[in-house]
Amino acid sequence: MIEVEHLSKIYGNTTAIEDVTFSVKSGEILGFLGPNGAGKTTTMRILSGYLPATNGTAKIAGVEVHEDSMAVRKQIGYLPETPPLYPDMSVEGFLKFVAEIKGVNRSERSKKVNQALERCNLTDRRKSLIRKLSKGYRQRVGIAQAIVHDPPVIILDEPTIGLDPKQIIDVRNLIKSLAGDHTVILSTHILSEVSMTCDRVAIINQGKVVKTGSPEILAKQVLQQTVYDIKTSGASEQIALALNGIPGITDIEFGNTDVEQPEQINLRVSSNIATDIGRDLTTALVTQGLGVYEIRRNQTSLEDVFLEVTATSASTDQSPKQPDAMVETNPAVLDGDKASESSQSTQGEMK
Ligand SMILES: Nc1ncnc2c1ncn2[C@@H]1O[C@H](COP(=O)(O)OP(=O)(O)OP(=O)(O)O)[C@@H](O)[C@H]1O
Repeated sequence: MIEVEHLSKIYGNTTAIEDVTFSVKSGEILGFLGPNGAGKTTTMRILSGYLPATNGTAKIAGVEVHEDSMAVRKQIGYLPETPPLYPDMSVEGFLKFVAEIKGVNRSERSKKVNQALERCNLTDRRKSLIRKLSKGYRQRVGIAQAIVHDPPVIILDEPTIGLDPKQIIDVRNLIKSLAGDHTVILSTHILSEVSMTCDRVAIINQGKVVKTGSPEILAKQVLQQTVYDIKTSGASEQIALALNGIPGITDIEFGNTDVEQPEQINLRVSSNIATDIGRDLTTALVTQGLGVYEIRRNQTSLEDVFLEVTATSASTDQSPKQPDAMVETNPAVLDGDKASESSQSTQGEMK
């Protein structure tokens, strides 16, 4: 549905994006993830027909955006970072106006506006003036104006920026509900947003797409290592003997013993295979007569992938356009939502 090939945009001396290539299948939600200044807005604006590319092509439903940008704009709904709302219009009046501009027939307009109001949970605010709405409601109006003409493609630039946690959940659910009937691209710098909302992710850094794939597959590809934290018992030689022969183990590390539970040995086992060896580890220890008090598999999260690919692309880029960008933006990118997901219990057999 969306095909972007070798897209570049140069503003004066700044290369905002370079050789960006990706595609989005019909009905899919693609997350365009990158730190501030990575080139997300530039790509979204080119795709929406509001900015010409310097090089490369962007096609929506087979039509090259800049060959017929007016036709393409009817095929897409676009939510820019700052939605262009008219504060003195009512929600309904504004949506009718947008529907008219987008070429919705007069006879269809009320129906389409009602559908957009309903989908965005705005029906009870239809008569409210936009200037009297909260930020969350305005964002919903922004999304409603993007979908009012029922376009097959929806492009959302940082759709949850500035919203409170409850509003973020509402907007993410709304976006998820658009999948299937619509093809959606959303740009974000929030890692958890893509894993919660998107089928696929394209990671952009310093103007280049450095990785694409499903959040889970990306995690597996980039860090092909699984780490298990185990609380066991016994002498270190006995433990090493028990684990000897389990395929994939690359490292066994003994940690400090807990003062309160000196009989428990903390162990970290690394494996270079994607399959879960938690059961093998437990069985091997128990078979040797050793206790297994706890076993946890530390899963690779999207944060790990993001840090890995952006660090690699930054270190291999000989002429970084924004040398300080990652230093400044990493803490913001490392949104706390995922921290609790980075480790997950697998099996916990007790002896
Ligand atoms: N009109 C412009 N003129 C000159 N440089 C620009 C212009 N717009 C963007 N840039 C530069 O292009 C690069 C990419 O900017 P862009 O806004 O696309 O990134 P972004 O990923 O959307 O960032 P953010 O999340 O901060 O909005 C940045 O270096 C930016 O300073």
